[in-house]
Amino acid sequence: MVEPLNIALAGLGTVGTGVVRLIETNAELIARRARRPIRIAAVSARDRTKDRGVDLSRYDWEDDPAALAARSDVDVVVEMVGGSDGPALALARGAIGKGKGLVTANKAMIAHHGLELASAAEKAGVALKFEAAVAGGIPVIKGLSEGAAANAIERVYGILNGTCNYILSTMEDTGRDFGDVLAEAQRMGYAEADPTFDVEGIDAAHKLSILAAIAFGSRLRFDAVETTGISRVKAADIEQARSLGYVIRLLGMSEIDRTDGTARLFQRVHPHLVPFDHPLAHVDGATNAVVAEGNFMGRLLFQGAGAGDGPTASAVVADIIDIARGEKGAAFSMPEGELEAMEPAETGHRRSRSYIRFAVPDRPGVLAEITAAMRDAGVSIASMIQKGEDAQTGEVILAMVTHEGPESAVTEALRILDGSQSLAVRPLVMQIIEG
Ligand SMILES: NC(=O)C1=CN([C@@H]2O[C@H](COP(=O)(O)OP(=O)(O)OC[C@H]3O[C@@H](n4cnc5c(N)ncnc54)[C@H](O)[C@@H]3O)[C@@H](O)[C@H]2O)C=CC1
Ligand SMILES: N[C@@H](CC=O)C(=O)O
Ligand code: NA
Repeated sequence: MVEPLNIALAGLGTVGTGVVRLIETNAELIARRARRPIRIAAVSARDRTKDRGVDLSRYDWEDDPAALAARSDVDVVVEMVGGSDGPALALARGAIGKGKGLVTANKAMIAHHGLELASAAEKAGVALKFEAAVAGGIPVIKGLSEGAAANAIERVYGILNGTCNYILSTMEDTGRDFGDVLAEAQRMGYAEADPTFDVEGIDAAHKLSILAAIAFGSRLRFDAVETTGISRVKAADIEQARSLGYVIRLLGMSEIDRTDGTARLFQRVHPHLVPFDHPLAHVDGATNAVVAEGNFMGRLLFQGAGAGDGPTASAVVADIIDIARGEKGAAFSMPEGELEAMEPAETGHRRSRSYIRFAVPDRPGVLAEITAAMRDAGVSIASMIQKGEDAQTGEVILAMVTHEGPESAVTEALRILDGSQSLAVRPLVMQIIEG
């Protein structure tokens, strides 16, 4: 008789109930693939009485998630509570400290404490796995750390937040309002408990920092991700972008910058203009897509559901199956102590074409002032669109696309314009990704 792998589940929300449902539905198939049954020994969440649409009566209940780590009948703790610190971190440290494997969907915790947890797991000789934490159901961590293991990865980028992608692509298709679409994404279970993590790009930054560490073998640096979200993107930007041949997508982008001869880590989350014929332009809804470029494999594109109960549960259970098979692996694809410390890259020298949107009062001289600032900063304008007056604010939306040039020149032009009476609101800059 093969011994089951005994697991404990902390957190029974979107992801946790998805995991219960998946383990129950595919129990037989999972046992064959894992070469032993997976048995849920105990569960924990905030509210025992809540109807979650799954029968939890056959599992032991713990009010305090930390108690799961102390149970002698548990081999692996699965953390699906969320939050970078608090009960999730206490549970993760407790589980590893007690010699149990840890599976987590929690990118915030891994982005902040992943190195500490990886080191503790190595010392304890247990597995630490977090496939669900990056791009939900897409096996991108496995893809990079196993499938692409032989390559020097040069660049990794993509759509890493399902909520933002759902908002942008729905606004694009329907013209609906930002707040209204965000509420819908929350109802569908895509958004974080605090949706500002989604819309301000923080969630994508968590994921990007994890991906970069795995892709480049660099020490994880969440603090060094330049982060801008989508809260300032207006329906008018989506319209202007469309008329210029682009869609707007929130992209995370990371590469090794060797401009000054030293390897430095470039990490940025920012809304971008993506040309219609680029593969990322067709990634809609809560779908994520990650592109990785390696020196022998070329370009790989991973695409699939980045959020939601089923896909995220699929990634969590895949990690559990790995552990049941005895595969420990290294959390960041190599031992924590061997990850290379890299300083953040300077970004001003990066060359790109930019979209710049101004909201300006409709009066003479405004355009001249803006173009003079561009000229003085050395920014060359490729095209410009002026949209009629906004009925509510009386402002005119002026959108420009620049020729390729250093990002520092655009920053300088906006510095010259800073405080000008001609600018009703701070201009919005988005880089254009090339095909
Ligand atoms: N929803 C999604 O599509 C995805 C979520 N994730 C991550 O998975 C984790 C869980 O996310 P969701 O299931 O969406 O969250 P949720 O809010 O639906 O569920 C959280 C669960 O944790 C429990 N919980 C929260 N605070 C607690 C506390 N102090 N003590 C005990 N239990 C507590 C709640 O009762 C609830 O059962 C988060 O780290 C999230 O970032 C990762 C990928 C996708
Ligand atoms: N809130 C996240 C959930 C998955 O990681 C998202 O919207 O992508
Ligand atoms: Na994943």
